[in-house]
Amino acid sequence: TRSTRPQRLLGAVQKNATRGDPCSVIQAIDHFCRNKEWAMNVGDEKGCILDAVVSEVNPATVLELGTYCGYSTVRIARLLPPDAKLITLEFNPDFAAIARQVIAWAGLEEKVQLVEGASGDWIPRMKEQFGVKTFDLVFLDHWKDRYLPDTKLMEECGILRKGSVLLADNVICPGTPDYLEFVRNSPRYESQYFKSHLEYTKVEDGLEKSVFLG
Ligand SMILES: O=C(NCCNC(=O)c1cc(-c2ccc(F)cc2)cc(O)c1O)c1cc(O)ncn1
Ligand SMILES: [Mg+2]
Repeated sequence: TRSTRPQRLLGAVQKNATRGDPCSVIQAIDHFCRNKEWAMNVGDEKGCILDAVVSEVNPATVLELGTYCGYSTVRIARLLPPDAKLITLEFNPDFAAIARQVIAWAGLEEKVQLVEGASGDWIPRMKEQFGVKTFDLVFLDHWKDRYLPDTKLMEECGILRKGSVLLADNVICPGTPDYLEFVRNSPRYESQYFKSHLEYTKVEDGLEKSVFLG
């Protein structure tokens, strides 16, 4: 049967990127998505904004909601210090299987824990399951109608601390209107919009950075 797009994306990584070189993995995926087949990675333009926020926060613990093929997982993990931990949640087992191989090709398995399942099920179990008290940085890139309920859940479960940074992809396209309204109007968040474009296109999109004030 015909291969899937994530399988073809992985093939492009294995063909064009150097094992153990995260930057070559990022470049191979961006080249594939720009020249062969569009895919819903955060991409190079928004990826540079992501890089800047990761470098500024310099997190010891990162939670990523929505792994897909592992592109943003590799982008984030390559910037983390040696003993930092990135936990990434993916609901779709086919996406997870590809992401594991992309992360391994980049040589970043030590820093990354990929967990398969629904964010709503796993967020309440982060402390007991992975021994993480709070997350310094959360990257939201999963189902757009889950951003708000999962943010409220993270607050309730106490996995955010004063100063935790939430960075949300796709707040314009496909859009997360209820989430945007919440973080921009809640007294418990300091929010900032980084205008950009939908990955590999000229369509407007952007990242919303929201600092939890405790
Ligand atoms: O689709 C699952 N996750 C990806 C969430 N991400 C997105 O949906 C997403 C979509 C777009 C996008 C934008 C314009 C357009 F025309 C089409 C798609 C861009 C992005 O940057 C995303 O991040 C999924 C499936 C499943 O079965 N189980 C759990 N999750
Ligand atoms: Mg996205």
